[in-house]
Amino acid sequence: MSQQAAFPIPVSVLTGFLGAGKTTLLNRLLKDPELADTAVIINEFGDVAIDHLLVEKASDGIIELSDGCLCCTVRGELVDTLADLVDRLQTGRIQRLARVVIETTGLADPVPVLQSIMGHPALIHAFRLDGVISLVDAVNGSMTLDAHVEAVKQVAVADRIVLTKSDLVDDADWLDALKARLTRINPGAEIREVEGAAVARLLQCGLYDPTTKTADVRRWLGEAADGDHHHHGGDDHHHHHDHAHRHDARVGSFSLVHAGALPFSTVEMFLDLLLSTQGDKLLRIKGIVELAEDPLRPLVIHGVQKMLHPPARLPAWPDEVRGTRLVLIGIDLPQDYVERLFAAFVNKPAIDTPDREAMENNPLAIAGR
Ligand SMILES: Nc1nc2c(ncn2[C@@H]2O[C@H](COP(=O)(O)OP(=O)(O)OP(=O)(O)O)[C@@H](O)[C@H]2O)c(=O)[nH]1
Repeated sequence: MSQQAAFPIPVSVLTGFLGAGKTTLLNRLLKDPELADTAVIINEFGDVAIDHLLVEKASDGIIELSDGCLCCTVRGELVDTLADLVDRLQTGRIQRLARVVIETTGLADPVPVLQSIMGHPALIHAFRLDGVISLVDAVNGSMTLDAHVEAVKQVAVADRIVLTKSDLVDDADWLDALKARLTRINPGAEIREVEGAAVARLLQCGLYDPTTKTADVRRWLGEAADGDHHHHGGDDHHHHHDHAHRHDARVGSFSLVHAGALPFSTVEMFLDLLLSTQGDKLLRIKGIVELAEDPLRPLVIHGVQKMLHPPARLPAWPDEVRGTRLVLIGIDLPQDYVERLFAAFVNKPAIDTPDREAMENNPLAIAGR
């Protein structure tokens, strides 16, 4: 067993539509000494031109590069590849693995990829989803968003949006309009330009800041850019009457906030009901909870559709703000229903909350249904 195997290993998911510049970025990534001990998994179908990345080809599908990076192309199950990486670490065939970067195929809906990382029992303790980075082509991005709802989803689930090819755009208004549109789709994600940015920095967009080893909750929840998520996307956009942007209007983000501590059972029941009734429409949920049982160590909530990461705890509050803040990103997610559901749970003392079994067995008992 390698002493360097610090589980859970952070996983970054790199998405972006066809030609957005994913391979170009991966090429830079594999040359960056800061990103040694990174495994790159290219989750593509068909032929992928990664040969130019490769230094040394191994017989078993995973290619070990001279600087310690690993590279492989997955045509089958992504989870098998991830499980294989764990196995290699545990048997000492890989000495170190600091990070995994998964490039998703350009046409794909990234949500199933995220789910397969979070939802697989064998992987759940070995890996944690660190961040989703979505590349958007500054030249074609707007047209791609009009044409493909998958591209809108890729933007919506991102922790960070990286603009590529802005060097090819002279028109500052064009760039500003694209940025404004991306912000409407996903107000919480920071937008950066790929040009001139250090690749390692571009990847670092999860909860934990690897340099300080502390949690950057504000950035993670998108509060640095905009503290108020109410009514972004969705309704905001309706009055534009822009049919070309019809996909954008389905995607929206909002926050649920509660001051004061909540019993764990309340949080659990709320999340159970939220995921069972709205899981398909919930692209991501991220948040932090003040627990009545242990108010000094905030609970971290992180989920994709019906899947939640195993609950993690922070050792302390990162700043003076306490209470519960959940950020939800959804597609056709009924904000009003979710807000009422949340209110129904948090505004009652735990003792009064209905018996969970009774609520699950009786859909009529669910507020707003
Ligand atoms: N000028 C410019 N060209 C770029 C930039 N990023 C990528 N390109 C070019 O855009 C083309 C597509 O880039 P790739 O990196 O292959 O894109 P991809 O997202 O991997 O594409 P698929 O694998 O087809 O999904 C290539 O010709 C790149 O050289 C950029 O920031 N500026």
